[in-house]
Amino acid sequence: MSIQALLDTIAQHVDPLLDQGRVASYIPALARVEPRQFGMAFAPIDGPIEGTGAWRTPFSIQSISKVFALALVVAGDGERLWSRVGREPSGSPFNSLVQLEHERGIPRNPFINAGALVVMDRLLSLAGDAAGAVLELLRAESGNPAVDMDPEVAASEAAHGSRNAALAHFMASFGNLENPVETVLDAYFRTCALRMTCEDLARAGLFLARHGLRADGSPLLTRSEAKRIHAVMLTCGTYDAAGDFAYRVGLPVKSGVGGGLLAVLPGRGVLATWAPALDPRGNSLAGLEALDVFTTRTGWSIF
Ligand SMILES: NC(=O)CC[C@H](N)C(=O)O
Repeated sequence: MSIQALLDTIAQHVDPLLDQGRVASYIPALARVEPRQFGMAFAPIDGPIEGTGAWRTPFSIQSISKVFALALVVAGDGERLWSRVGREPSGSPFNSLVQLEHERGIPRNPFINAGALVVMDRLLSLAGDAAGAVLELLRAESGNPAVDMDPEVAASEAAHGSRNAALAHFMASFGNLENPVETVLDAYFRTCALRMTCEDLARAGLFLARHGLRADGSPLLTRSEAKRIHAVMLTCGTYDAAGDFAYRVGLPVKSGVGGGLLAVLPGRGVLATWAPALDPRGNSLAGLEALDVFTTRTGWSIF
């Protein structure tokens, strides 16, 4: 079966799941998204991208942006980040506060919100405009200069951001932020508010599948740094569901509460899915099923 036919089959297969789960409701701009939508794209490292369904519809990428921010900090700083952020799965929800107190302000990994705040903090020190640096990377790698932030989502994130503000203040109290809390939160909220399509996202992730090489052939990451980011995605990219994703999909994946998933097939390509209804752990329900079917049918997993 061709990849295009497989993608179309998957879109039909997941259709009944689109009524299950719930769209994120913590901000109005996400709460009003129509749940019956599904898109999926596959970008191979050496051929044309293919997609199905709503693969060209922009959505809020939310925490998927955390992979790109992490890549920029690893590119700039190498191993230094790991004295301020762990790299173990958290086994708790993405916005949990409790672990932080036990672990004295050192977040368990860079993909839970606390860890991503530390990554943004470091990117502010390295790049000045951290959200702008992530946006620039996404535009360059996707080849789409129209990729942008949704100002309504950014404002809503800030207006409903008490939990993230609590995480940031708590870490600041342990001396784990270099920049003012408000500056870090602003960069974090704007990065969560990036809007992209499955097509943009799959292309933008290709530097990971190319073991660190950017679209123009220049290195962003070394091969070993790319491997390490894949490892952190596999173990932490979907929060307390990382075990289930590894079991069912067998690829490094990063999720966002906008319903997107980015999955890397190292050396082969990138899959992006979007289905806004989430399971109770905040990951796209139909997206997980779609990735499961794709890797099961093709046999393309890292295992
Ligand atoms: N998992 C996510 O996508 C969470 C992002 C969301 N904006 C938050 O900070 O809570």
